Amino acid sequence: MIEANGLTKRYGGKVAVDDLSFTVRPGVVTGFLGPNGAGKSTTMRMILGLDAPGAGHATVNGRRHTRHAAPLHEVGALLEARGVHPGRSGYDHLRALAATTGIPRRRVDEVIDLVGLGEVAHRRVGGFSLGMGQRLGIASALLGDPATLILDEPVNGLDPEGILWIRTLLKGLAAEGRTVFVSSHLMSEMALTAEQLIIVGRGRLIADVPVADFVRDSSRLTTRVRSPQAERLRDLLAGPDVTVTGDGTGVLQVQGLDGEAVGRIAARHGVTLYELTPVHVSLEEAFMELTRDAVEYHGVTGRSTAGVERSAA
Ligand SMILES: Nc1ncnc2c1ncn2[C@@H]1O[C@H](COP(=O)(O)OP(=O)(O)OP(=O)(O)O)[C@@H](O)[C@H]1O
Repeated sequence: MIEANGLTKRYGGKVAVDDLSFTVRPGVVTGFLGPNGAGKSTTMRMILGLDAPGAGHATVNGRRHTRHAAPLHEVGALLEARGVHPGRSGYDHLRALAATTGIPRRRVDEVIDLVGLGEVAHRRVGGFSLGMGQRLGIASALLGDPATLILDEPVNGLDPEGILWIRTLLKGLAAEGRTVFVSSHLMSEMALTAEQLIIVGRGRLIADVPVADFVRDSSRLTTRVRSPQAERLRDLLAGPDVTVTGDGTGVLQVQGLDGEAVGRIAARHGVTLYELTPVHVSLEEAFMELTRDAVEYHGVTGRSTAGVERSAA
C-alpha cells in the first residue's frame, strides 16, 4: 500500500505537486493519470525518496521508502530517466544490480525471460530500441520480486504487442496481491489496464475513482439539438437530472435526455427542431474535458485553428 499525505513540491516559484493525498491499494492496478507536466513523475520520485517534498510525506507499507532495509525487495521502480551504461549488455546491467543487492544470478535469468529480452540480453544497451530499453527497465524493477511496483509511463516506446504484454503483466502482478502504481497520460490505455484511477492536473488531485465509474459516467449520452427557439426549448427541457448547455447560436447540448425524449417535449410545445443528434463522448475526450483547465501547454486545435486560417487568408 502506498499512502501520500499532503505531498507538495515547488521548483522555484512553480508548484509542481500541490497538497496531494491519495492511497494506492494492493491487488489492483492503479493508474496515475494526468496531462504532461501534471506532476506525476515528481510525485513518484517523492514516494521513492529521490526528491524531498517541501511539505507532506509518502509511505510504502507504512514506512518511508528510504527507511526500508532492502528497498529493491520492497519497491520496484521504473522511472523515465534511467542510468544504464550504454556500453554494458542488458544482462550485465541486471547482474550488477543483483550483485549489489544480494539477489541470486538465477533471478536475473528469470526476469530476462519474463520481459522477453532473452535473444538480446547480451547485446550492448546503447543499441537497444526504446521498447527494449523499457523492457530492461521493467526487468530491473522486477528483480527484487517486490510487493510494490511504481512505473512511470511504462508503455512509452512499446509497440502494440508490447503494450498488450505489459497490460497482461501488470494485471497478473496485481492479481498476485502486489501494489501496482502506473503513470500514463493516455486515458484509453489506462481504461484497459487499471481498475482505479488517480487523476491529477497542475499538481492537484482532480479525481480518485474506479475506472468502471469513470467509463460509465463519461459514456453518458449527450444529445445535440438545433432549433430556432433554442432558449425556449432550454427552459422546457430543464429538470433535476438534465444538464443543458448552449452557445447562443441555436445549438444545445443536452445531457440526461435522449433524442426521443427531447423530440417529444419539443413536439408537445410546438417547438421547431432542425437537428437532433446523439453524441457519444470518447473516454479520451472525457479525460481532456476533466483536465482542460489543468493543461500547461494547449495545442492549436478545432475552432482556434479555423481562426488562424481565417486571419492568415
Ligand atoms: N527538476 C526540475 N526543475 C524545475 N522544474 C521541474 C523539475 N522537475 C519537474 N519540474 C516541473 O514540475 C512540473 C511537473 O513535472 P513532472 O515531470 O512531475 O510532470 P509529469 O506529470 O510527470 O509530466 P510528463 O508526463 O510530461 O513527464 C512541470 O511543470 C515541470 O516542468
